[in-house]
Amino acid sequence: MLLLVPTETEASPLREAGIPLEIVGFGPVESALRAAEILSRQRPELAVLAGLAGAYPERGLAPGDLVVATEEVFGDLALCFPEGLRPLSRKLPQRERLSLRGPWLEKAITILEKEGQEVEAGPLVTVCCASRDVARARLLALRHRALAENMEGFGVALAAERAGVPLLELRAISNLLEKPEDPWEIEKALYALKEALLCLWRNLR
Ligand SMILES: O=C(O)c1cccc(C(=O)CC[C@H]2O[C@@H](n3cnc4c(=O)[nH]cnc43)[C@H](O)[C@@H]2O)c1
Repeated sequence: MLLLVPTETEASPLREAGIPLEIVGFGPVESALRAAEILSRQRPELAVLAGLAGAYPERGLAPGDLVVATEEVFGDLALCFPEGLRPLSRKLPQRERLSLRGPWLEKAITILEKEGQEVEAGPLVTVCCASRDVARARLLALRHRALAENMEGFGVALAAERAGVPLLELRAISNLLEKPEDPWEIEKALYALKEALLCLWRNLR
């Protein structure tokens, strides 16, 4: 198992746990490029992308809750109108959804639940432009039936697919996207993420 995290913020609580870890960088471009390089060089049996996420409204999620991706959707790969995003022409050679379903996902959910760690599985959206407009957050959530958004998942999932490495994506909710002034609860999210990753590291091998 090779752990991929966006930045040092996520990495530092995990270093002492001894889990093999690489920093892929922040945002969809740098993380995709670095993940492609790392995964094609190391070819681990399983890569786990771990980080923070903003929870979409009406999903019943709270800061510190855990989500695993059943798929990743590139939410900004769209036409941007004042009233919201619309899909690009179907004629374009685009891929905006990647499935992350498979035996590793099932195993991880079983392990976490057995250890008493609740986890919600569902689609996650990757954005370049983080939603600070509740209407946009609602639209993305509805359009993609998604639980939460982040800024690295889609590109890392594409890099993993190309390298032939299975990817599990686990995120802890750091903020809600229900009001523009919703606070960030980074410590709470990082603690939940660390506990879940330690549990996977002990059992998912
Ligand atoms: O300062 C800001 O307004 C701000 C806006 C967007 C993202 C950040 C981060 O520090 C992101 C850190 C990290 O966590 C993921 N993340 C967490 N919450 C969200 C979100 O609401 N929308 C998108 N990404 C989010 C993301 O994957 C980053 O790596 C600060």
